[in-house]
Amino acid sequence: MEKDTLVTVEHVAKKFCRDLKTSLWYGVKDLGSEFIARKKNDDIQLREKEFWAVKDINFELKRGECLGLIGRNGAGKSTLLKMLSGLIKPDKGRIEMRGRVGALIELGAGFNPILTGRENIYNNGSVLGLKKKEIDAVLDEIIDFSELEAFIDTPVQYYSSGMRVRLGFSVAVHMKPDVLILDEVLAVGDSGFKTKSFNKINEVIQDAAVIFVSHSMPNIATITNKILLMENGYVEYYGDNISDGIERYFNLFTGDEANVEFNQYAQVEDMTIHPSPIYSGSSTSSIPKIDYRDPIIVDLSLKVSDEIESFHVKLQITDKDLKIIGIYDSVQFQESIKNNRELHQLKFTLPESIFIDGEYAMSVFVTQYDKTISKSKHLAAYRYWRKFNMKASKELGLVPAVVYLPGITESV
Ligand SMILES: Nc1ncnc2c1ncn2[C@@H]1O[C@H](COP(=O)(O)OP(=O)(O)OP(=O)(O)O)[C@@H](O)[C@H]1O
Repeated sequence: MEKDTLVTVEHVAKKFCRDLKTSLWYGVKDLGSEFIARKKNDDIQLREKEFWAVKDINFELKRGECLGLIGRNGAGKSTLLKMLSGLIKPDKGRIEMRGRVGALIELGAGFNPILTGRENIYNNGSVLGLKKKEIDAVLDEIIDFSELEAFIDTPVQYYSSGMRVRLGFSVAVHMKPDVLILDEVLAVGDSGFKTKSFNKINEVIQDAAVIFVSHSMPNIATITNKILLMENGYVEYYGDNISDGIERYFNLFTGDEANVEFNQYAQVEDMTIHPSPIYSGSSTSSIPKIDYRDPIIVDLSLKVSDEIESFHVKLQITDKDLKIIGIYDSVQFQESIKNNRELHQLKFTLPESIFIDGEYAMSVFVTQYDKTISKSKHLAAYRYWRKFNMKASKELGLVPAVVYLPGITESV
């Protein structure tokens, strides 16, 4: 193993059985044969009703690197994480980890429910090999970061799931891990905590190797410098070309669209992006090309479930690396759209844009304004994915971080 390589994974595979009864029977048989003679793990074959949940995974991670582990539901990400953190044993291959491994892979995993938050911090610290003195030194920081001062002497069984994640995350990042394993942790908790955690991960990456599982491509694009894309247990892509990895992830969904989030209240039937016909005529390619002087026109057909009285639509433009660079929100320009019809046909016109040359993508969020908290909630949100190319003038300079786009919404 090279000096600063902290994680080496070679030909790792894990099989599961589709049927519980058969799985129990195989379990008993395996125990017996393990007792009599150790089978070489390369010889292991699938038996009836078994399948490879993870197959032939190879990667290496050095200090300072962050691997984004992505893939559709059921691709094998959690199984791989469980093997990396030692919760389950691979059937084939070899995993080598150097140094202290901090992991937050399951809600509340690693906590003893009858012990208090404070006692659990000491417990976890000693499992990670820290001396009492070392834990004393970071205790206040852990409590402070988790924002759980008032509850730190309450048994963890009375914590909400969000509180458990906050404590688990805070423990994992403050115990000076050499390897940090994180499963979708940022998806839980309020947005303030998410931002704080995200910044903390960025800080930890400087001195550790981080493995980060997420379905949020903007998060992946922001912090990772390597991607492992899994599909049906296999590696679909492994490398350091982040935008390529993300692109391949999106391509796993039918064509160029992906419905990924909260689709229970709204359904996008169709979305087309095109330049204004007045200026450019319609585009013949499947990826529309837009001149920077032209308005971007978006036609949207969507259905919103009856229980939603009114809604608004947010269009989010991301660049090739999935960083958000432009947002248009219909609520800034008009009242919420009344949900008084079965199919809404909406037209958005975003005037001349300030994007530089390149490929962009647009996501749609159908959003509801919640008066009780004076905030928009993505409870009716739906993400739809469409690419477009921007042809910009050479004189265009740098694009500001995120622009709030003006525009108009029409019901047609
Ligand atoms: N204990 C188990 N017994 C049998 N099958 C299992 C077991 N655990 C996971 N699987 C199966 O293994 C496959 C991989 O599951 P895994 O949870 O690793 O996917 P994932 O990529 O983490 O998915 P998600 O994004 O939904 O969390 C799935 O088909 C799943 O049903």
